Amino acid sequence: MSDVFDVSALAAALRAATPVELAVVAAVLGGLYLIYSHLRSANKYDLDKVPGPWREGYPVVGNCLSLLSPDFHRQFLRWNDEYGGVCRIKFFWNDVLLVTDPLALGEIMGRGEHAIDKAFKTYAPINKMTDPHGNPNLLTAPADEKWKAIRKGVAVSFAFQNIKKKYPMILDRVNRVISRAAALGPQASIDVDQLALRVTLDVIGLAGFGHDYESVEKDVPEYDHLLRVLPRCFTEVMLRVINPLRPIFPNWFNNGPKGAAAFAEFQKQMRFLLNKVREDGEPEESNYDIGAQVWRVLQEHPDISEDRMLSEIGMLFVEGFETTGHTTSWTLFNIATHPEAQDRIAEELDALGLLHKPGAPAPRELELDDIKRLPYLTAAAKEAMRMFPVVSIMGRMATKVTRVGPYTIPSGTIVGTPLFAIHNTIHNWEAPHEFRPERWVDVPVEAYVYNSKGEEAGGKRGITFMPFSEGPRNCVGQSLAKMEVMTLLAKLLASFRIELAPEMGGREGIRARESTAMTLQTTGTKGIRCHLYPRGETVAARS
Ligand code: HEM
Repeated sequence: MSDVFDVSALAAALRAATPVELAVVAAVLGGLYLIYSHLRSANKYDLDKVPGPWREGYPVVGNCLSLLSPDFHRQFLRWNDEYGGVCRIKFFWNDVLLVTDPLALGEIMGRGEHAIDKAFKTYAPINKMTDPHGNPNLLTAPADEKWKAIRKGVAVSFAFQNIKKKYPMILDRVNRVISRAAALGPQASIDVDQLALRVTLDVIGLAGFGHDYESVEKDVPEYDHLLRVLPRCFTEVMLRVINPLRPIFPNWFNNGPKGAAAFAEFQKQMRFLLNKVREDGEPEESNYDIGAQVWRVLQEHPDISEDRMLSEIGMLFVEGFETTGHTTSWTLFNIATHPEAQDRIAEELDALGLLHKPGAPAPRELELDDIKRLPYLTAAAKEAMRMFPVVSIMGRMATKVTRVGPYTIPSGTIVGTPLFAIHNTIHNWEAPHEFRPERWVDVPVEAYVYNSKGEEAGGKRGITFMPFSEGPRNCVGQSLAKMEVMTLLAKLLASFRIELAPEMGGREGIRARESTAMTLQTTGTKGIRCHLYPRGETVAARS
C-alpha cells in the first residue's frame, strides 16, 4: 500500500498532468477543505465527549496514516482496547465511531429506534466494481424499496429447503479437491486457502447460475479466470477506499489501469451471467436458484434496472467466494496449529463412522444431517470465526440525530462496527488471543449471534459475536456458507491429519501476513500452506 503514497511518483505525475487535470485536483482539494471547515462548525452533539485518537488526527487525512498497513483491522482493535466500546476516529475529514460495546451493538444492528442503516457513501468503491455506473446492491444499498424487493427474492434461494438441494454438488466438488490433494501426497505443501476458494467459486457459479467455473480441476487458472480476477478487484477496491483520486486518474497510480481493467473484466463476466438468465427465460416453477429469482425480480419490478441486477450478481460472487473460502482456511489453520483440538475432532468424526483409518474399510459418506451432529467441529469453526472474522469491518451511517451507547451523535456520522475488534477486544472476551473451541461447547450449535457478557449485561440484548452480522442486514447467504464450510472441514479432517507447513513460520508467520483486502486473509501469494497426511489408504480411493 505504501506504493500509493510514493512521493516521487506523485511528483512525476503532477509534472506530466495537463493544466485541466491540475485544475480538477485543485478543485477537489478545495472542495474537501470546504467540507472539512463546514463539518468543524456543525453541531456535534456529544461527539467531542467520545474518547479516541481523533484529537491527534491530522487535517484532511485525520487518523488515516495509522491505518496504512494491511492489518489495519488490528489498529481498530488497539483503539477499542485502549478507549473502550465506543471510540471516535477521523477517517479523512469524516467522524467515525468504532463500536464494540455489546449493548450499543444490539441497538445499532436491530430494528428499534436507535438502529442505523447502511448508507450509499460508506460502500461506494464496491459499487464501481460491480457495475460501471456504480449502482448499489444488497450489501451496499440502504434498506429502501428496491433493496427489500431484491432481498425478498434472493432470500428464497437461500431458504434451507432450497439450498439443501445443492448439497450433492458441494460434496462432489469437495471430494474432487480431496482426490487432487491426496494425489499430491503429504510431502507437498498445499495452500488450503486456494483449495477452499476453488470449491467456493465453483459452488456459487453452479448453485446460483448453473455455470461451471471448473476451478477445482485447474492447475494454474488463466489470467482472466475469476479465481484471479476477483482478488485483483478486491485489492483495487481497498486502494480506492484510501485514495479517492485513484479512480479519477488511474494512470497516476501504481497498477491503477490494471485495477480498472480487473473491474471491467469482472463486469463482463457478470454481464454474461445476466444475459444467461435472460436467455434461459422463465424458470420452472420448482426452480428457486439465484438466477431464477433474479429473473422473477426483474419481471415483477420493472423499476429495477438491469444495471442494478448486474451489481447484485457481482455482489453475490464477492460475498459468496472469498468469505466462505477464507473462513474455511482460517479454521484449518487454527486446527492445524492445535493438535489436541484436531484429535478431538477426529474422535467426533470417528464416532459417527466418518473417519478414514489405516487398515480399515472406507468410512461411510458424509450426509447433510451429519453436520449438526458435529458440535466440537462447529465450536472450532465458530472460534476461528471469532478470532478471524473474514468480514473484519462493516460501516453504517446515521441519517438522523441518534444515540450510540451513552452518546447522542449528529446525522452523517459514520458508525463502524469492526467485527475483528468486537470479536477480539479484551472488553468483550476473556483471553481473546487464545483459540479455545471450548467456549462454544455449551452454546447452542445453531447460535451465530452471541453475547459473551450475557449475565454482566443484566440479561439485556447485547452482541459480542456476529460473524454473519445481525438484524435486517445480516448475511442472506449464511445457509449456503455454513453448509460449504462444514462440508469442507468435515471431509478434509476425516481424510487428512493437517499440519501447518514449516515455511509458514508458525502462527507468528501467519500473523505477520494478516491483511484485510475487503476480506480478512493473508497477503502475498503463499496463502496458508499445509501438509496433508492421509489418515488411511482409503482416502485416495474413496474420494
Ligand atoms: C462464511 C462465509 C460468510 C460470511 C462470514 C459472511 C458474512 C457476512 C456479513 C458479516 C455480512 C454483513 C456485511 C456488512 O454489513 O457490511 C454479509 C452480508 C451479505 N452476505 Fe455474507 N457471508 C458469508 C457468505 C456468504 C455467501 C455464501 C453469500 C451468497 C452467495 C453471501 C451473501 C451476502 C449478501 C448478499 C449480503 C448482504 C445482505 C444485505 O445487506 O441484505 N454471504 N455477509
